[in-house]
Amino acid sequence: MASNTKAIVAGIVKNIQDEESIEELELLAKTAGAEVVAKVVQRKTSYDSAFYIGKGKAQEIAEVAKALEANAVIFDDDLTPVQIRNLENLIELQIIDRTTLILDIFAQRAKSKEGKIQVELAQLQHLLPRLTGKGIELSRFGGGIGTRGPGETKLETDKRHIKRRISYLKKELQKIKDSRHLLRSARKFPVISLVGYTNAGKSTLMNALTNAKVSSNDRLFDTLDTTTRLLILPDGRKALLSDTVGFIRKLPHEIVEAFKATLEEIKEADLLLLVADGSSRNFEEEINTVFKVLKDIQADNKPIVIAINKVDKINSSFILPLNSKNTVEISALYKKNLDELLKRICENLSKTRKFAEFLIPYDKLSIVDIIYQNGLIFSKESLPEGVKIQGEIEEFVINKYKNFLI
Ligand SMILES: Nc1nc2c(ncn2[C@@H]2O[C@H](COP(=O)(O)OP(=O)(O)OP(=O)(O)O)[C@@H](O)[C@H]2O)c(=O)[nH]1
Ligand SMILES: [Mg+2]
Repeated sequence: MASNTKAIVAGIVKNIQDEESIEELELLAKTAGAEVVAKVVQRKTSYDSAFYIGKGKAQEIAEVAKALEANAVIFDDDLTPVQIRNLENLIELQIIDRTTLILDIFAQRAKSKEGKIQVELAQLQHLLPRLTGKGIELSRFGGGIGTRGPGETKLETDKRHIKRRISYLKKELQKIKDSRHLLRSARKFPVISLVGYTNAGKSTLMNALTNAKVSSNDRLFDTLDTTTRLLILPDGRKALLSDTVGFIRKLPHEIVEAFKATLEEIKEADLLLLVADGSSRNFEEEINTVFKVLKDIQADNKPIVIAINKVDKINSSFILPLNSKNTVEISALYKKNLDELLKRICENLSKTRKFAEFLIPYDKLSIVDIIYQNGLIFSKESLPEGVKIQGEIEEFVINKYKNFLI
């Protein structure tokens, strides 16, 4: 559908990062299916409260749009309801902001029930405060970016209906979350979460390490739903490796809010495997974005291993700005240096082991197996009340069975 969208991308440039951000916006627009016919930037130190860009610049966009027969203008930041109304009146085309565009891509990608609910919730929460009194007549645009809901549904634009729908979707998400919580508490192995900027190579690495056969593609936000696979580490330990949605700069709070359940999994991981595209011109900005998001979701205090990916594309004279003992240069695509990466994962994951002493009753003997699988056992003794085990045990197992600690 959006193949009929001819878009102009526009934004304000205050510094080099903004320039990169607008380039990325262009890529996002293409990813959503639009044809980008022009790029308009304004060098300015502040945003205009009425038009976001200056009014003169907005007029210029209107003229360019007419000449190039564009039918939408996509802005690099989120717009206030006032800015949207003013821009719509002046330019007389569909006005799309950065979050609407990202969510449109998400809407096309969402496959799981949870993914679809999360996307629709984020879309509605973004749309609601931006509906003008008359309601945005989305239909006049004949579909296209910002009008798609997940699973081919059309976004509803009636305020009352939207509010009802939002509370319904929140309840549905809660239900899924509750059932997953049960699942998670039943897990036997430590969890490693792949995190990173979109298109860094997380899914490719997941496939290389586990034969997961998840989709990997050279496009932004290819992965939306979380996939988890068993990973066998070189020391024989087992862990669960989990691939999830990528991050992007200016990640809007509606998305963070709606994807809380997904992001919470990252928060509960035992180790983060951060994948960064070492061949990206924006390497530093991207890695900073990832750290910022991790901080926002309070997942920045975990053991972390950083995989600098796509080294096959890097000129060998290039010196990476990151160098620490937790950093490994790899190529997920050509399976280069993955042994070293796994070794690092092992070292850092074992930091989560602590000394513990359990007394497991005889009717709960399956727990003894789980403890064996997740620790280094020093002694095991059969007592009248149960089996006494001592050892260096994974922290998540200790927390899970703390009722049986001595
Ligand atoms: N040259 C090279 N390309 C790679 C490497 N790893 C991944 N790629 C390519 O990078 C692109 C993105 O890879 P994905 O694995 O889909 O990236 P992702 O991080 O899962 O991306 P999203 O799910 O969109 O957030 C694909 O075209 C991969 O083939 C690598 O080591 N070297
Ligand atoms: Mg992916």
